[in-house]
Amino acid sequence: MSRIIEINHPLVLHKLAIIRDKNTGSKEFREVVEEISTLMAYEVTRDLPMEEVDIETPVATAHCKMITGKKLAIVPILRAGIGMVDGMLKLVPAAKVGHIGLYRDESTLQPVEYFCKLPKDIEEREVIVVDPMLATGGSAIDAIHMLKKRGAKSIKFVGLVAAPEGIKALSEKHPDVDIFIASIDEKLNEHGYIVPGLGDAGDRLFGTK
Ligand SMILES: O=P(O)(O)OC[C@H]1O[C@H](OP(=O)(O)OP(=O)(O)O)[C@H](O)[C@@H]1O
Ligand SMILES: O=c1cc[nH]c(=O)[nH]1
Ligand SMILES: [Mg+2]
Repeated sequence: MSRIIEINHPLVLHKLAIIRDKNTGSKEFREVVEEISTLMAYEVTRDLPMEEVDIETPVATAHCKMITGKKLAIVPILRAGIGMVDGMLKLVPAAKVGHIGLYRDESTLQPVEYFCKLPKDIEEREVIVVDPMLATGGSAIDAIHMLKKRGAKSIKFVGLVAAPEGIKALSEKHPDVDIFIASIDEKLNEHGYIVPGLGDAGDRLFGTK
């Protein structure tokens, strides 16, 4: 079964409160989404494999651990996922970046695919799918399905705000995928928006509406 990891660190919660505020404009919204993504990357990379190495300090030999060089790929779900990429890359700058384009049809709430470009060796990479919002879960479920169809084997999902309905649907459809979320909110409303949520993440990031 998926592990559900809610990142309730004070720094994350504080920054999340800033982006929930309807008076926060696009510039600050983008900056703070990037900051939260860096903080979440710290938690998401906690189980990266390590190897023992001996390092010569100016004084003696230190028995150290370093990351084995496991290959990562960050895959944002367009558009809103793009807002999380740079923040993650700050901690894992060598990661490759793939893109999956999906939008949610406003009346059916079903995801519609329009783009997919992934690193060639995606099947060898640890894949981190990023999207600020997990509402019905349809977009994340579809994106992960597209990745698996193209060979990805090890996948994590990272989002900022989720509805319990989305967490349940995603973990049932992809029980092998761990879910990292800054906040699990109350519910979905009748339009499929997360309550209290933060509104439409894509529109708030890019100033469209
Ligand atoms: O869990 P779901 O019910 O599928 O909803 C979540 C999706 O909806 C939003 O994208 P949107 O369709 O607004 O596209 P955008 O990022 O281009 O604005 C959001 O960024 C997720 O991708
Ligand atoms: O609350 C929501 C739900 C889906 N997509 C968003 O951007 N916000
Ligand atoms: Mg949107």
